[in-house]
Amino acid sequence: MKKQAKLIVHTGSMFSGKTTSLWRELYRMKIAGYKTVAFKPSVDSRHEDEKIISHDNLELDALKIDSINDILEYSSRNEVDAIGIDEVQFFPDNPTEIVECFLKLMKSHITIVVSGLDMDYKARPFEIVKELMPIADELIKHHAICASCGEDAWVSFRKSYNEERIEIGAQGSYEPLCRSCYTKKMKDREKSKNQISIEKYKKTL
Ligand SMILES: Nc1ncnc2c1ncn2[C@@H]1O[C@H](COP(=O)(O)OP(=O)(O)O)[C@@H](O)[C@H]1O
Ligand SMILES: Cc1cn([C@H]2C[C@H](O)[C@@H](COP(=O)(O)O)O2)c(=O)[nH]c1=O
Ligand SMILES: [Zn+2]
Repeated sequence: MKKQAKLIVHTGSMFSGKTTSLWRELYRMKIAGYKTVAFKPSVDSRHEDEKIISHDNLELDALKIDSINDILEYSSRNEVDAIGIDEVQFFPDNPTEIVECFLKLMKSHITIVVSGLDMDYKARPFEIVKELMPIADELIKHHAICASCGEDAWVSFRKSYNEERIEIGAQGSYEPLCRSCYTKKMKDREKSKNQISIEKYKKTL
């Protein structure tokens, strides 16, 4: 009888080890004789097309796809036992559709290992990860080290003032922070924004 498929979710802030864990999980499955394949969203332009690369420089061959439905298409044409998906929060598909797609894959005995951010730079949950958490067979919340105080990090702080939800980047653009360092930095940022507005206003007088 075929092994029962699982949904394994690796989540947390940036630099917390999600991609490293995805890499390790697929590596172990390959040793166990599983036919594995990894996917990444086409919006993730950080590295060359056909690779997922962790902040530690671990590399995984990957297929770049526009929609989660491309995985169903792929698995209907190829034999596959386990799939890995990096940066799941970037897929444009509606979360319900993604969950349906995952359930179909699992019905076909395909194990799914997902890596994705739980929250954006404003500490707002990414909807798809919120949907996947309760239905996961295994849910692992990883923690980076807070770049300010060395405690466990909670969220990814964006260094730039860009307000778009998606901004591809790494160390230059983000740093992981614990709850209290994040709250303090956001307050300081608000103060400096207000100060800039006051200065601008004064110049118009
Ligand atoms: N502040 C930090 N805390 C923990 N790891 C960090 C930090 N900054 C850089 N790193 C590196 O990031 C690696 C994790 O990378 P990766 O698995 O790609 O994380 P994620 O996919 O969660 O962003 C760590 O093993 C470490 O080498
Ligand atoms: C917090 C946050 C992050 N991003 C981007 C930045 C990176 O390109 C990825 C996360 O990669 P990692 O493997 O988890 O380090 O997401 C974003 O677009 N918006 C955000 O709010
Ligand atoms: Zn801290």
